[in-house]
Amino acid sequence: MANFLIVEARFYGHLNDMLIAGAKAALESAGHSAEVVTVPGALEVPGAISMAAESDRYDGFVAIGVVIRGETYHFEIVAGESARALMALTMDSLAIGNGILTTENETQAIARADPAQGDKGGEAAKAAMRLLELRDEFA
Ligand SMILES: Nc1c(NC[C@H](O)[C@H](O)[C@H](O)CO)[nH]c(=O)[nH]c1=O
Ligand SMILES: CC(=O)[C@@H](O)COP(=O)(O)O
Repeated sequence: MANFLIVEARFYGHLNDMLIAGAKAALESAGHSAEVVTVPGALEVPGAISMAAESDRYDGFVAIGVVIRGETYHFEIVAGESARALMALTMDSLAIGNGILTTENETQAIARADPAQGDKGGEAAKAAMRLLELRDEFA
């Protein structure tokens, strides 16, 4: 059994609840444990994962959040920089699944957050589990 940390950017609580449900279902059905911590937004998720990784308490990580385009360029920054930073951490051999949705509107987000539809939370958890498997295989 591995211990995973779900780091959620709780910008849209109701959407996160669906994403986290999907992620937890995937992790727990595979026999793993999951803890959840909350940060304000997607830009804080990579930093929180980096800090948590230094503790050696967690085998893998799932990033959860929703970024919905507004009126300004900020969407590109939040969506792009959170993804870029998560990729950089993954390239540093951390087993991370990225379940941060980046959508044009809430309808698109719901369709992807709902475990009975797109289940992107579960998908991100499965990606993290696969990376952890590979890290163990390559060790
Ligand atoms: N607009 C969204 C944000 N923005 C907040 C940033 O992520 C960050 O918390 C702030 O800039 C302070 O550093 N975050 C989301 O997760 N989703 C959004 O739609
Ligand atoms: C993704 C965002 O940062 C967005 O929610 C902010 O909205 P706005 O660009 O209208 O300030």
